[in-house]
Amino acid sequence: MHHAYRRRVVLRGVDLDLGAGVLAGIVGENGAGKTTLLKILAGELRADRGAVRHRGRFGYCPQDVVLNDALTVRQHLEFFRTAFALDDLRHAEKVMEALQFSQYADVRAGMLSGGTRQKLNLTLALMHDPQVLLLDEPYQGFDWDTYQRFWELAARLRDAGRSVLVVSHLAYDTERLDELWRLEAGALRPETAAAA
Ligand SMILES: Nc1ncnc2c1ncn2[C@@H]1O[C@H](COP(=O)(O)OP(=O)(O)OP(=O)(O)O)[C@@H](O)[C@H]1O
Repeated sequence: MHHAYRRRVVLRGVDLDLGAGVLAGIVGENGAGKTTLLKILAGELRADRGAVRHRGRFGYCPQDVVLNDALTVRQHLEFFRTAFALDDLRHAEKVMEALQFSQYADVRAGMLSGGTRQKLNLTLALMHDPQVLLLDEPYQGFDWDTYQRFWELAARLRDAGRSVLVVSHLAYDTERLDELWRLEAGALRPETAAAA
C-alpha cells in the first residue's frame, strides 16, 4: 500500500499478511503512519495505490473515541446492536465482563472516565465478534489491571482463531505477540522483542 496526504508521503509500499489465529503488533513513532495504515485496512481511507483483501468481518477500534456523551453505555450497545444486526448483546456483555465495567451500563458516556470511555470504545469494536480485529492504541488510558485484562482478552480471541492487530507507539509486553512489526520511513520491518 502507498499513501500520501498531498506531498506528505506516509506509506511507501507497506505489505502485510495477517493470518487467522495470530496476535500481531505494529509499533512506530508518533506520525509514522500507523493510524493511516489501519484506516486503509478498515476501509475508512482509500490507499493511493495497493489493495486490501480480507475474509470475514472487521472490528475496528479507532484511536479517537467516538461516543455520544448524551447516551448511556447501554444505549450505545443497543445502537450498535441494531447497526450490526445482532440478535442479542451476549458477546458485548462478555467483553464488558472481561474489561470489568458492566456496572456502568446506565451511566451516560459524558460522565465516564477516560479509561472507561476507552473500554466502551473497545467493546463497540468487538461486540459483533469480528474475525479480524484492528485496534488503534486500544489500551490508552487503561490502568495496569485493565491493561493486563486487555491482553488476556486479546490472547483469548487469538486462541479462538481471530486475527488481532494492535497498533501502538509503545511496545511493552512484546512477548505476548506472535508477530511484531515496526512502521518506519513508510515501510514495515520485522522487529525483535528485545529491540522494541
Ligand atoms: N488527514 C490528514 N491530512 C494531512 N496529513 C495527515 C492527515 N492524517 C495524518 N496526516 C499526517 O500523516 C502522518 C501520519 O499520521 P498518522 O496519524 O497515520 O500517524 P501515527 O503513526 O498514527 O501517529 P500517532 O502515534 O501520533 O497516532 C503525520 O505526519 C500526520 O500529520
